[in-house]
Amino acid sequence: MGGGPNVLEVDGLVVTYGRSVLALSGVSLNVPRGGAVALLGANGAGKTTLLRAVTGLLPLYDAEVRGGTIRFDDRPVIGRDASALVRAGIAQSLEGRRIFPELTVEENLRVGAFAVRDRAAIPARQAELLELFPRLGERLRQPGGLLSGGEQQMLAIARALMAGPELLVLDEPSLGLAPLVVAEIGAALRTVTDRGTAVLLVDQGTALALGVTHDAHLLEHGRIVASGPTTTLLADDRVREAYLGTRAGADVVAAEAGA
Ligand SMILES: Nc1ncnc2c1ncn2[C@@H]1O[C@H](COP(=O)(O)OP(=O)(O)OP(=O)(O)O)[C@@H](O)[C@H]1O
Repeated sequence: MGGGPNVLEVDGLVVTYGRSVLALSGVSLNVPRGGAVALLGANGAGKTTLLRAVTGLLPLYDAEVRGGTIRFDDRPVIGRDASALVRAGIAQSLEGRRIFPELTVEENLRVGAFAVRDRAAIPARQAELLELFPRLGERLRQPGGLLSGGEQQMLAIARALMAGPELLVLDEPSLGLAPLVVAEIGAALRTVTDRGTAVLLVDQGTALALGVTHDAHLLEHGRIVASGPTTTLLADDRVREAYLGTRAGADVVAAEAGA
């Protein structure tokens, strides 16, 4: 493990798709060790692209880094593939709820531990995650495809955590889920950060960003246009307009911040 204050440092990142579509043009941000940071922005702002860059997935999308650096644990990220980055300590749940529907819940969890060198530690880690997500414990022997949408999202997050990461990267974990389920996921993620795992979160809903992260950045057309404490940023008029689009959205933020 490196010794700096940040587990992740992104500096001046430029990314294009198909050599010409500029998706990120000079993005810089840090995630402190054990910290939790949200990336906000409208559709197409570049949030998913940044997460793909951090997790080594750009080549799958015919995208490439044209400038800047990413460092994880004080080591370069660019050029390392996704599984090497999982082994290094970056776990991700990016593609919605892509669990394996025919595999049981337990088998799905074991898949997440593919890169764990200390195999003897896996049962204890699984037990810890089942405490964090008790609903999964009740369904351990059932196929993942039979779980509800919220339970599948919990399984996707738990599977990523089986790798014992230093950084957990999440794309839209609350998408399409009921507020109560989102609250459950938020509580689990707070425990995760309390135990020292850093989180980089993209989410269109405000509840998880407010409940889990301390700092946030607003992306617009591939650039960061505002940064600050999540509560401050989500109370900002410009952010409301860019991110939520409506006055009604601002009222939602106010209600969630006060809750
Ligand atoms: N596979 C791809 N091929 C070409 N262009 C892409 C691809 N994926 C994303 N882009 C482009 O890159 C830019 C940033 O997209 P990205 O998906 O990162 O934004 P986002 O903020 O995550 O938005 P959303 O919430 O809609 O996913 C957009 O202009 C988008 O059209």
